[in-house]
Amino acid sequence: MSDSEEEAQDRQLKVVILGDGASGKTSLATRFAQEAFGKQYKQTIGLDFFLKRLTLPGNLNVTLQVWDIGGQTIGGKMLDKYIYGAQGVLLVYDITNYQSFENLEDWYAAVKKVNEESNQHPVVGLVGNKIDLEHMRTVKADKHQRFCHENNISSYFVSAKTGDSVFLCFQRFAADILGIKLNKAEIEQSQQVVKADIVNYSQEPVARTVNPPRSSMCAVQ
Ligand SMILES: Nc1nc2c(ncn2[C@@H]2O[C@H](COP(=O)(O)OP(=O)(O)OP(=O)(O)O)[C@@H](O)[C@H]2O)c(=O)[nH]1
Repeated sequence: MSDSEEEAQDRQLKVVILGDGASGKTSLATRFAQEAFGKQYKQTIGLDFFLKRLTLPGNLNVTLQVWDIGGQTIGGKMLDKYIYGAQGVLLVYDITNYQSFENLEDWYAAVKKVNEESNQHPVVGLVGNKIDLEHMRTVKADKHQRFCHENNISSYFVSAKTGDSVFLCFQRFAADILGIKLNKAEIEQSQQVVKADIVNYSQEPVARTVNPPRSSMCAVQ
């Protein structure tokens, strides 16, 4: 076989997503792998798998094997086995749920325990999800940044609902694992346009005598 420059390289990476129940792990994986989102909460029992291919600079094809671990597995016997062999671990919390951020200490402790026992060192990232609910945020961004600095891990803010920064998060994370630096153009290309919901106020049961009528027009860029 020739060493043609066009010959693509293939890599497979195991990425494990951990965090409390309802923080949005399944939604994140589904948004990334299937470009879909479901509003209905369906608890993950055990775990789910997703596969997604992406191409990194240098014609590098990467298949991400995403392990979406159910939030109820914390403290269970199987968690160590799920984490074992991961090249990357994403710790996910919900920015509107302070407890989900605090509990990351426990999830991270489980990761460190497996690392010590197996002498492996996966790349770890912190993901603040649900940034579409910024107005309900209870975890300040500087708390998030402090966690990243103290543990020397990478930082992401995403919305699985709107898709905001989701692809970029996985792309940057895969690049991080492989020691590849993305340039500005590559990052910008991965930032999708976020679609906003158009709210039809005319269907809202508002007391017109108290509140002035509101416009149903909305500019979406
Ligand atoms: N507004 C908003 N809701 C979200 C977002 N991501 C997930 N949700 C909602 O949060 C709920 C929980 O999401 P899941 O993805 O099922 O959470 P999970 O972390 O996989 O939960 P477990 O399976 O119990 O571990 C669902 O109702 C989702 O629709 C987001 O970015 N924004």
